[in-house]
Amino acid sequence: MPADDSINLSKPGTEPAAVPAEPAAGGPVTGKAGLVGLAAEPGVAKPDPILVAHGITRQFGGLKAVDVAHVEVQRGVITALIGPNGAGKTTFFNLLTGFDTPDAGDRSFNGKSLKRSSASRVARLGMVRTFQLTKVLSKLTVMENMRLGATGQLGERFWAAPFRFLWADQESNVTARATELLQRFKLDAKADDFAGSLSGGQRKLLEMARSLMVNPELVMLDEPMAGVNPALKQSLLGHVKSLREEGMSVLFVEHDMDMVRDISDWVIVMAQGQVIAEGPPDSVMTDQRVIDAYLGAHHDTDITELDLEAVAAEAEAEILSERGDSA
Ligand SMILES: Nc1ncnc2c1ncn2[C@@H]1O[C@H](COP(=O)(O)OP(=O)(O)OP(=O)(O)O)[C@@H](O)[C@H]1O
Repeated sequence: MPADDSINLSKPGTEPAAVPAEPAAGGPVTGKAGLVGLAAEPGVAKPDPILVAHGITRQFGGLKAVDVAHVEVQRGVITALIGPNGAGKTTFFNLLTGFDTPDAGDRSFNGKSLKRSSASRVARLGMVRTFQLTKVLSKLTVMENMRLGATGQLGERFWAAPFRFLWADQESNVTARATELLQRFKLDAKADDFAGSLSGGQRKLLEMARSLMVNPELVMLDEPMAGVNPALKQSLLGHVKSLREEGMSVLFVEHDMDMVRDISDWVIVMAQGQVIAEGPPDSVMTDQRVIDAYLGAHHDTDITELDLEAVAAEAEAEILSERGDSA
């Protein structure tokens, strides 16, 4: 690794966070074992981080959408990124994967700085994010979507990537990989169908399958359960778990708390652009800061403060008026 490409993104006063390419025997504790006994506090250092973000900010006009002081993602585990609407999760995802540029700060992947890295370079290094099926991608077949995944160029830069002619050489490899993945995700029978004809759950499977075309080390899933019917949820959960079993790291944004509780090894919580809590799912979900953040974002009225007598009187009046015998 070139010397100028490695950075120390650790918090002041702590050990360097950069990850050696090949940990020596007795080196960092990878996977779930490395999370055991960690302090559940924002920015806590992980023993074997695959991804480190430090001092990342992104401002839109007067709004600081992202202001993350320090966060690390442990290798080989499933990490959930949760938070109320508008917390900055998607913006942070875009900043991590090179689809947006931070105003300040840096992130490192496998110890390599991603400063000035394009989304395609980030994907080539092994970090990919899923994309929802846009209108354009819906008009392509399932197999065509898979082939596009091989370029690591999906997203805003998709049409700016005139790489079609380069694919000829690799065509058979790409097709073989796509066919294998479509079989694994049980979408092979749909290979020639338009992606737009797939159900919500099948689209999510396609998004996941497409991201695996580049053999990533870290897969970032954007709301994998959104619009998925209960029958397919279990299948999707199984697929996400199998990524971890194959040694990949998974970071996902999700509003479905059942899924978060079910499959995450670690949860990072954002609110108003900042990481306000992190830890194992059970402890995070009972953390008062997290409850306050969600209540603050979703509810104008605290239900415990309602005047129950007044509500009961109002309900009675409504029932009486419907019966036409209001007093
Ligand atoms: N391109 C943009 N221009 C202006 N404001 C933006 C832009 N992108 C995001 N924002 C604002 O930044 C804040 C964070 O948005 P973001 O979409 O990252 O939140 P989120 O946590 O992903 O929300 P959700 O869970 O609803 O998807 C919001 O207030 C949003 O309106």
